Order: sequence, then C-alpha cells, then structure tokens
Amino acid sequence: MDISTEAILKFNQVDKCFDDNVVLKQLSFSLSAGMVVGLLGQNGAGKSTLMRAALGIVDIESGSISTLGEPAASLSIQAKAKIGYVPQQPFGYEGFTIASALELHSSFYPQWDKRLQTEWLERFGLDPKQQVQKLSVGQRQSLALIMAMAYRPQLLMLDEPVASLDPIVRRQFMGDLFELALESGSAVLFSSHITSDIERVASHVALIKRGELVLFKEIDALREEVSLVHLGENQTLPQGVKVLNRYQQQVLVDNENQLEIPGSSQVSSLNLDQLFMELHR
Ligand SMILES: Nc1ncnc2c1ncn2[C@@H]1O[C@H](COP(=O)(O)OP(=O)(O)OP(=O)(O)O)[C@@H](O)[C@H]1O
Repeated sequence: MDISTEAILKFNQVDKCFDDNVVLKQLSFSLSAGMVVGLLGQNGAGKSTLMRAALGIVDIESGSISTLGEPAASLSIQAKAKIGYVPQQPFGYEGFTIASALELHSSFYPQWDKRLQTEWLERFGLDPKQQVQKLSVGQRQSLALIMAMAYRPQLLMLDEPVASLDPIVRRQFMGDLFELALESGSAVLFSSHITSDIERVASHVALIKRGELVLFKEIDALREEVSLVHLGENQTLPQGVKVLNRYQQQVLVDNENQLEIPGSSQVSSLNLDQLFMELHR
C-alpha cells in the first residue's frame, strides 16, 4: 500500500480494557506525514496504552488501528523497521559501551544515519566509551532517543521522551524533533506533561481524559477556538459549541465554528496549561 497518501497512523473507534478497567474508549484520530502530535493527559489517562496498541504490543477489544497501512496487531517486519519507539522505561544493553550498543542496534537498520548518530551523541554529551549501566536516567533516555531516531523512522512514537532531560538538552531535542519530522516526511506522536514543549514544537495536540479523546486540534487554532466562558444567568450556549467541561457557571468550550457567544458572557482564551487545568476541574 502506498502510505504517502494514507494516514501513517490511524485509530478508529478503539476500545481497550484491562479486566474491568476501560482504558481507551471509542478513540479515533490519525496522523499523517509531517505531523507532530503532542499527547497530553493525566497519569493513567491511557497514553502509553495507546502507543503500545499502535505497535501491536497490547491487543484491543474493538475498533481498528492501522500503522503504516497495516493492522497494528500483525505488523510486518518491514513496517516495524520503519517505526521508532521510545518507551517510558527504556531498555537493557547492560554490559555494553554506548559505542558497542549503537553498533549492534544500528546493524538492524540499513538506513541508519551515522552522521546523525555522531551529531546527537555530541549534542547529548554522551561519550561512546561510557558503559551503559553507568549512565544516569537522563543519559539513558538520550541514548534511547538516538536509537529510535537515527534511522529516520516514518513513524516515531515517544512516551515522555524528555522527562529526564535537562532544560537545555530538552529544548534542542524538541526543536530537532520537529525538523526531522518535516525533513523526512515522518509523523511523530509524543506524550509529555510539559505543556510548554507541546505548544512550542507540536503541530497538533491530542488531549485524552480517562481514555477518551476530548480534543484533537492544531496548536495554532487552540487559542482562537478553545476558551473558558462564564455564562450569565439564564444564558445558554448556541448549538454547535462543544462543551468540554463545566464547573458551575464556567464552561470550557471548543468553538470550532466560531459561533457567536451570548453578549454578556465573559470569554477568556487559554494557554494549554490553563486548558488542561480547566478540563480536569
Ligand atoms: N498491563 C496492564 N495491566 C493492567 N492494567 C494496566 C496495564 N497497563 C496499563 N494499565 C492501566 O491502564 C490505565 C492507563 O495506563 P497508561 O499507562 O496507558 O496511562 P498513561 O496515560 O500513560 O499514564 P502516565 O502519564 O502515568 O504514564 C491505568 O489505569 C493503568 O493502571
């Protein structure tokens, strides 16, 4: 299948339970080339499960997931070789030096970009001679990122990739992530609790609340379309304005169609941090 015209990753009405715990509910969204999607949700909202389901590591109850044009549950080796994934708690390679770990890892990927590897080792301040088991958590995370990215995967999924990185490295990395996606025609899905990072580098944000996708929107449209409305007495919102959350007279709305909100209501625009707080009031 020619995936250049297809979504690189597509969730369609996905339901997932662990025993009685419903973790993903009717979840639908898709990523195409050049998209960098920041996934935001509380602890336990379902972000890691969603990524693992896209890799076929966990199965789903109903709905479908198409990853690089194939059913996620039965991905071919060829498709897997085009996916980069950094889980929350990366990996082994104990007993290896960074150089030997990279040598082994890169041997699985014919399109491995050695120049990118060298550049990123330098950027992350990693010494190839260092033993992997002696690395700090942040350094391990950096190495995991190089391993997932240096073959320029078509789909890159990063589960809180920068949580342990210091602000300088984090900022550089996030910028590079965006560039890489654009340059290579890849799609990136990354989860993060750092809303300012999502605002800075993502093209879209996907907001998940208890397994449900409550919002999927271009970052640039957020400020204009999502706002907090303080409704006056007896005032109602026009039909077509989607209510995301309600707390007494305060209503968090997605006004995608830019409909007129009643005259005396106070409407405030929100940044992503404020939006997240209002969503969980
Ligand atoms: N293997 C599993 N068996 C049973 N329950 C699980 C399993 N994996 C995840 N869960 C449950 O699924 C829910 C979603 O977990 P998930 O790890 O996807 O959340 P998350 O959004 O990534 O959270 P965090 O931000 O804390 O990483 C949680 O209630 C969790 O306890």
